[in-house]
Amino acid sequence: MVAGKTSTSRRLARQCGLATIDLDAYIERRERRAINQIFAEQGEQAFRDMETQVLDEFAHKGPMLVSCGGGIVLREENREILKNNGFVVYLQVTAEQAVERVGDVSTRPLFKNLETARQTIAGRLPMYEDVASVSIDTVGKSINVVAQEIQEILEKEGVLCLRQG
Ligand SMILES: Nc1ncnc2c1ncn2[C@@H]1O[C@H](COP(=O)(O)OP(=O)(O)O)[C@@H](O)[C@H]1O
Ligand SMILES: O=C(O)C1=C[C@@H](OP(=O)(O)O)[C@@H](O)[C@H](O)C1
Ligand SMILES: [Mg+2]
Repeated sequence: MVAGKTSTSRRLARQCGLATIDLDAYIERRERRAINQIFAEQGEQAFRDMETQVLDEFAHKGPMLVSCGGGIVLREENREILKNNGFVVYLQVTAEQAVERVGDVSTRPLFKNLETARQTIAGRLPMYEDVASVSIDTVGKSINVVAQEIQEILEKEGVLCLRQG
């Protein structure tokens, strides 16, 4: 949450000319309601079911940049989909930096305060480490800098090959 996944993938897609999808935005469009509304009306598990379904859908759609919600790693099924189908970039953030960035918390049903952010990050860490092909520390870096760093890694790893000139 608030690591910059949505904004950084948008930037990276633009600078590299990649197809991209943000799973949360896709769910919101499909459901015609906001994530916090889905949580309020049907609960977290209903949202998690939708999340697994759209992850599976896009995992098999050919090469594209998929931006996930931070809770995607909670289900083992999702972790297997990620590991088997993707090159996974884990954007690391501290709770302190997340609180500084967060802005309007009403759109983020699970974001409460510094202490819960700390607990969430610590609790999920082993799951992020399990799925990550590469980890990038985003603290103190702008969206542009993080996007550039990801591009360089993807090129180095042979995941992305951009034509010169
Ligand atoms: N590297 C960054 N530096 C400063 N602000 C950032 C950075 N990445 C994201 N933000 C800001 O933090 C907020 C959350 O970003 P977002 O892309 O929605 O994160 P996520 O999808 O991981 O929850 C947005 O207001 C965004 O502009
Ligand atoms: O961490 C989480 O459990 C969640 C993160 C959100 O996405 P971002 O990580 O893009 O904020 C969104 O999927 C939902 O509110 C649940
Ligand atoms: Mg997001």
